[in-house]
Amino acid sequence: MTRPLDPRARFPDREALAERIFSRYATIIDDADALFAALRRPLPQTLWANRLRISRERLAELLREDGLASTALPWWDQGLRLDAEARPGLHWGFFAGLFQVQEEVSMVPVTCLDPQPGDRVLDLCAAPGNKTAQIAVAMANRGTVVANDSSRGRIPAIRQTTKRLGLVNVSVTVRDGQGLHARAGGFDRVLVDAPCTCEGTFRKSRVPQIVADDVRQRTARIQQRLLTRAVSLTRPGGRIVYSTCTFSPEENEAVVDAVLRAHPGSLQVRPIRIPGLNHAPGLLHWGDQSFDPVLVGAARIWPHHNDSGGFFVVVLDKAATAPGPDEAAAFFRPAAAPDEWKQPFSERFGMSSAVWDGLQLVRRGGRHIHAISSDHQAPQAPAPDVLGLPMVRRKSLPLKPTTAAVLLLGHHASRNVVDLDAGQLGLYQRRETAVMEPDQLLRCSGPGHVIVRFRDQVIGLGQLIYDRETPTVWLHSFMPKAWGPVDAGSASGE
Ligand SMILES: C[S@@+](CC[C@H](N)C(=O)[O-])C[C@H]1O[C@@H](n2cnc3c(N)ncnc32)[C@H](O)[C@@H]1O
Repeated sequence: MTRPLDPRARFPDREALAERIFSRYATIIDDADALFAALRRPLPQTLWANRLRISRERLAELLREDGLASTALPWWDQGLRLDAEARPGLHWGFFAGLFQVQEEVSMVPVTCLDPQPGDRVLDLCAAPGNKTAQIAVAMANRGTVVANDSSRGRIPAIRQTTKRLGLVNVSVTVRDGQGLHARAGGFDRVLVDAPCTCEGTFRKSRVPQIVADDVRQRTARIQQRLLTRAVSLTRPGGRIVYSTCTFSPEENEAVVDAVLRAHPGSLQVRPIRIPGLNHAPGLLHWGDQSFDPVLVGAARIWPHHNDSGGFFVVVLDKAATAPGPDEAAAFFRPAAAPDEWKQPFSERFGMSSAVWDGLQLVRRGGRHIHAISSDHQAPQAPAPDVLGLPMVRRKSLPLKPTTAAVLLLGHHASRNVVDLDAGQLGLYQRRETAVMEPDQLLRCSGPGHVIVRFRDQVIGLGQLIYDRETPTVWLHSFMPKAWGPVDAGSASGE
């Protein structure tokens, strides 16, 4: 689970590139020596515990038993930091949805958004869904997270994440966020994790780019329109968080300053203070431009502050007296699916009807019956492309639960559960067949689907096949093909 990761070895000219990129910010960097020292170091790996499934402490123990030492992030009680060489995206716990791999500094905006169970939250630029997942877990899998992105090609990444982590309070829309319909709105909280020039990802970027001025200006115009839209979609008294993974003041303070000017008296900057997280204040000047002094409450996080990547974050509280969205929100009403779709969970796995508390089963065409939190309010326009989690394949006999369903509910099973040893885990992950020992079958009632566990954690679905002649019992693996390992060295700030 390790491989060499030394950007200096692969890119000997990185030092010169860093000089060129960061010389632009010479007047606003608080400690240039510390910054360049951080840029030379490989980036630590970070992840957060999916507390719907496991505590940070138990997760750290499981990782340690597999040789992955971690330390707790000082500023967020779900986060863990690992060595730069660690590859947690290849660990079995990742596929079991016990954690999400995410850059430390990218975890900050959702901490500032502070979503609450039952809220209605919009993630305006959501793909690949790291912050969507953070929001959904913070909301205890209740309420509404609308994960929107303009890029259809990036939606599958959101779906894989929600399925692995078992998030039933997320619906996905595909729209240009600059023009999202007013009737979608009335959100309690909106995150604008805007497309940007990504200078903050220097440490993990394979080929860092020098940003042309016209690109910076064009990006800033889109960002301003996205933030303006977010303000109008937020209910009076709600909260907006604007973030980028770039240092450019044109894309950060200047964007927020313009939006503040356009909404006099409607928005208040809430100063960011997170104990244990270091950052610089927002800028009040850049070149010949001056910004609203309230922007001192924004956070500029440089790589040397917390040994991370770079980010800009600002929190805007919308006044209770400010105007809301132009039109009343209209909600999507999915068709309810009959209870017979719950049958494989009760009959084969002995789950009680209580496991469905807080969930509704819905159908919308497609191959699956989906589950969504019962208080979910997806917008009618744009209608969601994806609603909650796929639970059961509609045209399978016997009815086949999905891996997402098994990861979500499997810990409630009282029968047809098998526990694997380490050798069998490897076979299961490679989608190969394993021989079961008699003592592994004590809770099984015969051939058919089984919930597969490793070290007391549900890892997926399998099928028992009985060969009466030999006699042998085989476990056939249903590990999803699409669940490839995460390349934690990818180049975005997500
Ligand atoms: C920085 S990434 C978001 C990362 C994401 N929040 C996460 O944490 O995983 C910016 C995203 O904005 C999307 N995007 C770009 N222009 C957009 C627009 N006009 N409306 C909505 N999304 C847009 C991109 O497709 C990209 O997925």
